[in-house]
Amino acid sequence: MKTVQVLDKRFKLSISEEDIQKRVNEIAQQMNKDLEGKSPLFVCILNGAFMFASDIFKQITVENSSITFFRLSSYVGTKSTGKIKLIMGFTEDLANRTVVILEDIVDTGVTIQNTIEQVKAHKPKEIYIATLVYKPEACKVPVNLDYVGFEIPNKFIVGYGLDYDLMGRNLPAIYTLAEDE
Ligand SMILES: O=P(O)(O)OC[C@H]1O[C@H](OP(=O)(O)OP(=O)(O)O)[C@H](O)[C@@H]1O
Ligand code: HPA
Repeated sequence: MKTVQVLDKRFKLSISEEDIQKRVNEIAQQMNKDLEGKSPLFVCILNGAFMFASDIFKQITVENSSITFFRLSSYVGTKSTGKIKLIMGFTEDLANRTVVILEDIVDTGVTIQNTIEQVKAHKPKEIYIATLVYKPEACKVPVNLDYVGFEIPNKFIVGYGLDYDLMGRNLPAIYTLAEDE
C-alpha cells in the first residue's frame, strides 16, 4: 500500500515493513552483544512502543532478560500537548539493574526525558535507550540515544504502533502525513 487513509488524513508510505524488520533485527543483534551477562530489564513505553518492543524482545537471547511496561501520554491528534500524563508506573524494582528503555519515537524528546528522570529515581545501575524512530529537527532536549532505527524529518507519522488519534497503530509499515494535508 503506497498511501493510506487514517480518519480524515492521508498518509504516504515512508518506511516499508521489510525495512523496519531488517533494522529491528540489526538492533536486536547489537543488543545481544552489548547486554551479554547484564540480566537486562527492558522497559516498553506504552502505548506506541508495543510493536517495536515485541519484535525486539522476541530476538533477545541474553540470559535472564525480562520486560516491563510503563505508560505515559502527551499527544492529542498530531500535536504534543507538552504535558506528560503518567498512566501506569513501575511495579518492578529497578535498583541496580541494567534498564533498556524501548520507545517507538523520540520527537520533541519530552517523553523520553521524563521517562529517564523517572527511571533514574529508582537508582538503576545503567540505562540504555532504544528508539525505532528519531526526529532530530524536532527534538528540544539533549538526549543520548544508544540505538536508533531511523532518523526522519519533522513530519507526523503513523503505523507500526504509532497512532493518529488512536488509529493506524496496526499498520505494519510507517506512513508520513501527505504534504497537502
Ligand atoms: O518525543 P515526544 O514529543 O514526547 O513524543 C514521543 C512520544 O509520543 C508518543 O506517545 P503518546 O503520548 O502519543 O502516547 P501513546 O504512546 O499512547 O500514543 C510516542 O509513543 C512517544 O512515547
Ligand atoms: O509523528 C508522530 N506520530 C505519532 N505519534 C507521535 N508521537 C510523537 N510523534 C509522533
